[in-house]
Amino acid sequence: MARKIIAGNWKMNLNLAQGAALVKASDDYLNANPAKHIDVIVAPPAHQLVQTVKLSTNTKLSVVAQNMCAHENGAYTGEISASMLVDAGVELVIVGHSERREIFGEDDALLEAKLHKALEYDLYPIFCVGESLEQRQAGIHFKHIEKQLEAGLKNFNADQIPHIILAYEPIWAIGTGETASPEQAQEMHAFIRKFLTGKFSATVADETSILYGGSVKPSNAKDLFSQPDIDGGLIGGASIQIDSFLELIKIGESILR
Ligand SMILES: O=C(CO)COP(=O)(O)O
Repeated sequence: MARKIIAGNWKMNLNLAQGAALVKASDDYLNANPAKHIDVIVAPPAHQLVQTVKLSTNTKLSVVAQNMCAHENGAYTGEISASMLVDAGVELVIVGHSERREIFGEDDALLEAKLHKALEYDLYPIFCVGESLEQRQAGIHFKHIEKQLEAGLKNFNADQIPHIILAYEPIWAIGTGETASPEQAQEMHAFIRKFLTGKFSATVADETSILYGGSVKPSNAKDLFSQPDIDGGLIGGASIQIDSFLELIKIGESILR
């Protein structure tokens, strides 16, 4: 059975005080309302990683980095390595977010290298895939997702795959207020699970978490999280406000199984 997850990607938002308030509120909430069914994870900007790890006392609350260098160490100004993330107490890392792919030009080969580096250091990657609006309108969205998955996962063996959390984030639904309908999201999640079954096994497909991301908010989370192949959410905008993030944790805990 795949882990069920509510993940907040803060992107380049929140200062130290705002980040501390948000993680403290999440931690207090989980201490007062122990989660039985879900794990909660937050992805602060790099300068807040250490503080966020220290403030996360609840065992169900983990910290995820937003990015990581594929190289071991050395002359890579501005980068942070897998061993540095481990050193900071971070447990997971986002790899292949569409903003990294599009704005920073990260390609399939680089992302594959990052995935391997993360696993080498026992970091759980959250590997993001997603199609553009043009690709969806052209009817090539399934092909595109398959291509991204194939490129990232082709050199892993079946035992490793459940350590990789997948996130389907259609680019047209990110930060636009336009969410994929529960049916559209479910259709793609089922496709991804079928891909995992075909390439690895039914057990691997069953054990691998597939999160949905793209304008998830309290008002649509219930319908999305009720879909059989959606194991939780990777949430941007609604994760940086205390009230809505706590509400999303509450909805996730009540629905995700
Ligand atoms: O990119 C996302 C999470 O990684 C989704 O962002 P929004 O929830 O703001 O659409």
